[in-house]
Amino acid sequence: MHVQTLMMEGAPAVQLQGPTGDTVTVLLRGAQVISWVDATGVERLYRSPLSPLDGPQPVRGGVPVIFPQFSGRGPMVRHGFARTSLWEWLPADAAGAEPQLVFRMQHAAHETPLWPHDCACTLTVALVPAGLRMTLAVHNTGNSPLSFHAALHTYLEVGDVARSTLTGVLPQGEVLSLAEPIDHLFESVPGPFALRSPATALDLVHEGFTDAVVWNPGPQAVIADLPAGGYARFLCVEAASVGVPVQLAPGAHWQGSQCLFIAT
Ligand SMILES: O=P(O)(O)OC[C@H]1O[C@@H](O)[C@H](O)[C@@H](O)[C@@H]1O
Repeated sequence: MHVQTLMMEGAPAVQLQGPTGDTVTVLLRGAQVISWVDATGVERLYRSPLSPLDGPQPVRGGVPVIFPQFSGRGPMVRHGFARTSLWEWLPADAAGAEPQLVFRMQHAAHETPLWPHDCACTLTVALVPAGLRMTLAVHNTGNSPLSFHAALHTYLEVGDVARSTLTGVLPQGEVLSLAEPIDHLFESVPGPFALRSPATALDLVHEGFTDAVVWNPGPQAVIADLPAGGYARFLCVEAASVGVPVQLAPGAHWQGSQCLFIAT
């Protein structure tokens, strides 16, 4: 087990190596998991080579934390402020059976006039046997109720999205083909989901989150920080609470997690 801080292309990051040699790397900006390399040395997350890690734009790849607003569903900056905020790395158990890293972001009401709430968020990133678990927790530290969307916007490396399938988001075990572009919120889907693609086989399990967003822009979309053909390499399967925003009374806590398990 090994933890180190590092500069990754000019961006401060923390890297954790697990007992089997698997490694996860997290940027302090956004507490964004930017790499998850499994025990055989295979990178499981996609990251665009055209997206700088040192800001100021959101990083396209890994696992951006979406909070407190999903996409353009509200008056705030797209996908909320968490993904571009600086998070603090907290001491945590990096030596147990499930070594982990913990990051915290505190938000004060005056910082965001469009979302004037006090809250504290933590993201816990754990290397579990043949998997990665990410847990987002929100504590309402203010005196008024708050309402938010949250998602873990996971960019999975698939090799060729058109030859990928996802089971578990459609009813009755129907298999979702990813041969066409997709941007869809699947509401109230308990999972698990099975992703099968030329580059990966993953089982995705979520708790606390109610929904899943599946996104791939397809070949026609022009996205400045994505190279030509880049769309084919990834599929976003996002554990999300979007359809019905989470409501938190003063002092209350919420948490949602997403686990990525390597299927054998
Ligand atoms: O370009 P952004 O802000 O990172 O968003 C990427 C995509 O994120 C997805 O979650 C949304 O459903 C898409 O509509 C959006 O295009």
